[in-house]
Amino acid sequence: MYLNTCHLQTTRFISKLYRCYFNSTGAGCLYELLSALPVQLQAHVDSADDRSFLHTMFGERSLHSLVKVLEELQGKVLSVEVRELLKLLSKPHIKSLLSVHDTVAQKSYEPELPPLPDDIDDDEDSVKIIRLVKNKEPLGATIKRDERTGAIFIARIMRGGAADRSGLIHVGDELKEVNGIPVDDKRPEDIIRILAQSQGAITFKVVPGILDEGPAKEPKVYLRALFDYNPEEDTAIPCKEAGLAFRRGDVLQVVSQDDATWWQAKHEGGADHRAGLIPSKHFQERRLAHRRPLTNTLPQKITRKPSSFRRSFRLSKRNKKTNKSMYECKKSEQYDTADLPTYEEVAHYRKGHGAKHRLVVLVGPTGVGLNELKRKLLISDPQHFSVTIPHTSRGKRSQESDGVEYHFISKHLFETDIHNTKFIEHGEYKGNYYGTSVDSVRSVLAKNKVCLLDVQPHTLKNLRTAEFKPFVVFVKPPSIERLRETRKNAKIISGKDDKGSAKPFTEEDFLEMINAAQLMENQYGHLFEKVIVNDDLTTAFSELKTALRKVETETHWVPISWTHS
Ligand SMILES: Nc1ncnc2c1ncn2[C@@H]1O[C@H](COP(=O)(O)OP(=O)(O)OP(=O)(O)O)[C@@H](O)[C@H]1O
Repeated sequence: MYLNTCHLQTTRFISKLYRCYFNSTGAGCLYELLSALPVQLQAHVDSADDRSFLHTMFGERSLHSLVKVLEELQGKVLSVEVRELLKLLSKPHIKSLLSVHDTVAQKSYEPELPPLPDDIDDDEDSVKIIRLVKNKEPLGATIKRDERTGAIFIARIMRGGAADRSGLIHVGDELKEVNGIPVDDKRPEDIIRILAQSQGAITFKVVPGILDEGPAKEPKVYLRALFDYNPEEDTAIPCKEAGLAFRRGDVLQVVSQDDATWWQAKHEGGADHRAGLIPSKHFQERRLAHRRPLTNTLPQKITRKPSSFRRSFRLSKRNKKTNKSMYECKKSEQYDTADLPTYEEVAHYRKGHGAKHRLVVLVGPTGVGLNELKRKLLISDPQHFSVTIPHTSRGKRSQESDGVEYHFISKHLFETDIHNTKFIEHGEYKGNYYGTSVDSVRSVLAKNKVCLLDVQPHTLKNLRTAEFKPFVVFVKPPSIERLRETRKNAKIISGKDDKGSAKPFTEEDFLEMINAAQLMENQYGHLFEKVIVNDDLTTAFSELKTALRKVETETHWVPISWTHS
């Protein structure tokens, strides 16, 4: 009754307003009408509520503004735009459209909720009944059992999951029933089974927890995963379905670190907005430390005598005859165990104008072709690429110049520099020291050139600084069949025979190259930003060149500490 009366009066009012305007019955007519209307309607309205409704409605600022606009227009010469607007508004299809809008706007489209169950215990004053419609998507919540009381609690809500989106279930809520089945005598596994078997609407009875999570903010923490992870194979994860699988090198956005053991994360740039569980850094480190003795049973050394501490030196030499390649690496940590690889926080980086180039570091087993690839890069653009000049303590030969083939320094000074960690790598050959100094890299970068360096993989961790921002390329051998085919005419320089001349590759060299590559990848793979298989040389070279161009021109992820300098 109330609605009908009101609707009728309002309609009459609007039509009077309309007529009043179009008939131009005189200025002030509309305001007059508006203020008189509540009094006129008084007789038809019984309750105080209705009266106050009318006052509010006719006192509406928007209505007054409309009236004001109409008043303004009244009596004035109508502009072309106003005339056009009026013409448009009086068209039948616009009128129909407005009428459809009004009809639709009056309807309620809220879902019709089922009636609450009758059997709610009055004593349970804070019980909440939640009804969720479940499709194939998992619920996105994990539960835990309080060992002392046996109560089942919501342990975590996965960000972006069905439960999170509903906004109805919270961490700390105590679960009492699922679809009318009491859960307090059940194990979490049994409850998960009930949930997994339920399709369509699921009713939960929960006692809201007192924990207040606060507004869900999405922290912007990006991590590069340094290991492969498959929740299906993880016996420790509380719920395998809630886990997020990833590969070494993937960038993950961590959205919650609330739990010390299980973080929530999603793939950066991925289409799935739902977060999954990943082991926290601390937890993964603990697990890795625990497993470490197992990895130590793997062969830790190459069987051949160490020979490969050489390449950056060799290429720097101009004179082929003086080519030394058999420097022995002083350190025995060639295949030491790298730091426990879990995650590394990363940020976007793009080389700015005038900023120094990232140091390009090539890593690979002996004979794989690092030298060949460097040589091709240098030839392709000598103004852009360069290599370091090594230091040596051996005496200068007549055809050599200081600072060209080598920086010649005394044995004593070399030892002092070793002591002061001025070398990236150093070694000894026939009683003389050879080494690549940190300053020699700096001097190439200072000339605004790309410095190409190849090192033993254990050196990488010392080079990973904001100053050098190394771009590490791992050059890998192809299959043994392809090695046999492609290296028919190749010579292994670091495997010189007794007379000092390079010799053809043997079957043993190929096997050793493949094994060494495998070991390097297992232990240092998390430090490689690019992996190139040196099968066909031209293809490998063009892949390398493309990768280097991208590094210079595109935005990519680097450890966050490199972006703070
Ligand atoms: N893709 C390829 N196909 C055929 N031959 C190749 C290829 N890559 C490299 N070689 C040849 O293999 C030999 C060894 O290459 P290179 O000297 O560049 O290896 P390296 O990785 O620098 O090894 P070292 O540990 O001896 O310094 C050279 O004769 C080179 O020309």
